[in-house]
Amino acid sequence: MSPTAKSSSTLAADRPSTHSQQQVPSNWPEDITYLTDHTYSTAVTADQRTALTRTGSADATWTQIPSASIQAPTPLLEILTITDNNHPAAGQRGLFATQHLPPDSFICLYLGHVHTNTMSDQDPHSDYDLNLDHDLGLSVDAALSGNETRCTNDYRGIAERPNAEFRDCYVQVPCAKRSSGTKWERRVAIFVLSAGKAGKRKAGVRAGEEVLVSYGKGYWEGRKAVASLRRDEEMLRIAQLALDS
Ligand SMILES: C[S@@+](CC[C@H](N)C(=O)[O-])C[C@H]1O[C@@H](n2cnc3c(N)ncnc32)[C@H](O)[C@@H]1O
Repeated sequence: MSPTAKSSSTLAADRPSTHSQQQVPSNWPEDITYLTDHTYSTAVTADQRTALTRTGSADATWTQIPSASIQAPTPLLEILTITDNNHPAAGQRGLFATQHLPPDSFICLYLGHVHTNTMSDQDPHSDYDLNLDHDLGLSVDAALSGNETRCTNDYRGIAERPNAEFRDCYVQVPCAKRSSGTKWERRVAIFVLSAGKAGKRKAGVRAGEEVLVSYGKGYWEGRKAVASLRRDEEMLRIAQLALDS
């Protein structure tokens, strides 16, 4: 963990979307831009941006992430290269908890380039593309720029079940038009799974444990289809392994 990570905390409303001086997490891939907030494709319209926002209220039922909980890099996680040859993503990166993460707790925003789902505005082969809003036709791609969460692996072939999941939430961003000077804007973030009715997941994520989500079966079916098209035997093998596990 980087020693100055804690002091790098900034309010979301004060943050620029990218920062040339930004400290990056250890083991961050050199060819990928580290983001502290989303960037937006020029194809995303002002109406789509507005539809992602809400006015805050004390009794809001939607999840608000306080600015103080958002740190970049986050001290809750570290990116490690997987050296265990039995791990299906051996040689790649994975995301690991540096401390105990309780059930239902916020871990980190999934950041990337927000784009429309039109063919001309997306990379159909990206392994890092996540749906932001299906109805608005917006997704977040972390293939070329993102944060720690782009290293989150799928649980298949690694653990019996995921220990975390993607959830919608809102963060405070600057807004000159509102008297408060801020508004709430939608993000997707990784949260620890809830403990469950029977308390089966009450341990949350233990320190040192890999944070694992479910990408969904569709992701692996898509990978399998791309692998077949490309005649990429290794990609096909990994996708099939994930689907079989
Ligand atoms: C979003 S990336 C995850 C981070 C990736 N390991 C890295 O180093 O950048 C998705 C890719 O990671 C690999 N991956 C993730 N979960 C996996 C799993 N359970 N089994 C095999 N490969 C996995 C696959 O190559 C997949 O296309």
